[in-house]
This record gives sequence, C-alpha cells and structure tokens, in this order.
Amino acid sequence: MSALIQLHEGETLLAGDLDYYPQAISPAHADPLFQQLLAELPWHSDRITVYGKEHTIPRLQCWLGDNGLAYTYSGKRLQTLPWHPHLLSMAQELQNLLQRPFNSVLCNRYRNGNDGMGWHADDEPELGPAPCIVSVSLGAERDFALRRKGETRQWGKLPLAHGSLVVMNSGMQSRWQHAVPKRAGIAAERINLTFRYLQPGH
Ligand SMILES: O=C(O)CCC(=O)C(=O)O
Ligand SMILES: [Fe+2]
Repeated sequence: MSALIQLHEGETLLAGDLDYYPQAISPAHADPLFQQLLAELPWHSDRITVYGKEHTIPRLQCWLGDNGLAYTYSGKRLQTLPWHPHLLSMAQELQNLLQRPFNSVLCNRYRNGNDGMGWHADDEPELGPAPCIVSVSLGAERDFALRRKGETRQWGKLPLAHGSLVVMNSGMQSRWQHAVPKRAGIAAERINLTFRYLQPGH
C-alpha cells in the first residue's frame, strides 16, 4: 500500500493544538482497510481497576508496535504486539508526512454506541512531555468530545468521519482532554488507530 494517506483540505482547531483532515484516506482505500483490520487485528477485551474495583473496558483494543516497547495501561506494564503490515506502512507514511516518529499504535474498536472512552489526556510519561499523536478513524462516525483541562463543561465536539485523520499536536495533551461518548442508537462498528511514539526504555 503506497500513498494511502493524503493530508489536504485540513483545518486547524484549538489554536493549533489539533489538525483535522476529514478525507485523509479515500473510501476506495478506507473500506477494505476497515474490513481487513476488523478481521485481522488481535482484538481483545481489557480489564482495568478503578478505586480497587475491576471493570471491563467498554471497547476492544490492541496495542501494536516495534519489538520490545512497553507502555503503561491502568497501572500495568505491558509489551506491544507485533505490527500488522498495513499499520506499519501507515506509521512510516505518517513519519514522512509529519516528520515526527511513530513506533506504536493503540487500536480501539467500538462495537456499537454502547462502547466509548471516558475523558482523558494521553499524558503518560512514556509519551514524553509534548507528544504528537495521530488518530485515524474508520467505520461508524462517532463524536470526539473536547474540554479544557480543569473544566468539566464540554467545549465542543468533532464528529470523526470514516477515513478521517486528526493530528493532536504538542500542546494538546497538556491543555485539553478528550472522550468518545457513548451514543444510543449507533449499531455500526468503528475502529480508531492512535499512532504514538513511546520513548524506548522508559
Ligand atoms: O477513538 C478515538 O477517537 C479516541 C481514542 C483515544 O483517545 C485514545 O486512544 O487515547
Ligand atoms: Fe486519547
């Protein structure tokens, strides 16, 4: 797969903390990629501990990346799984387009509107102080909700289209939180891929 990703007709939001490219991957590429990733990624259900109580997270996920990389999830140290070839070539394309390194990808699968992700910033120490994180969306459109850090009120939301791409720039995680709210009535699946750079040996 060559030149899958086209960064044109983007818009810059949040005073430069976020860039949105609604049609970064054409439907001709995005449709088969979505089906292939649904079938081929090592999706699993994860459990997290919140205030001493175990919960199953409301989505499937898997974390892929370069050999030997570790990340922290819900207080646990975990190793990335081997790259899927399409995701490795996307990471390499993004590296060329954005001139930033990406050595891993967290893949999230929202099976329907009952799956979601709560408010958070991607500010784990292994991502470094000013991470650049790229998020690619495939399948059902879901809202990417935004609020300023320190506030509980939602600032706004960005519906993330099939084939769209968001670049969260270096100031994003220190100034903003994001979430994917549950939405009753959505029956279709969505995959989101967040390409990240994990600092080796952290
Ligand atoms: O599904 C999305 O659009 C967001 C995913 C996300 O925030 C994350 O993986 O940290
Ligand atoms: Fe996130």
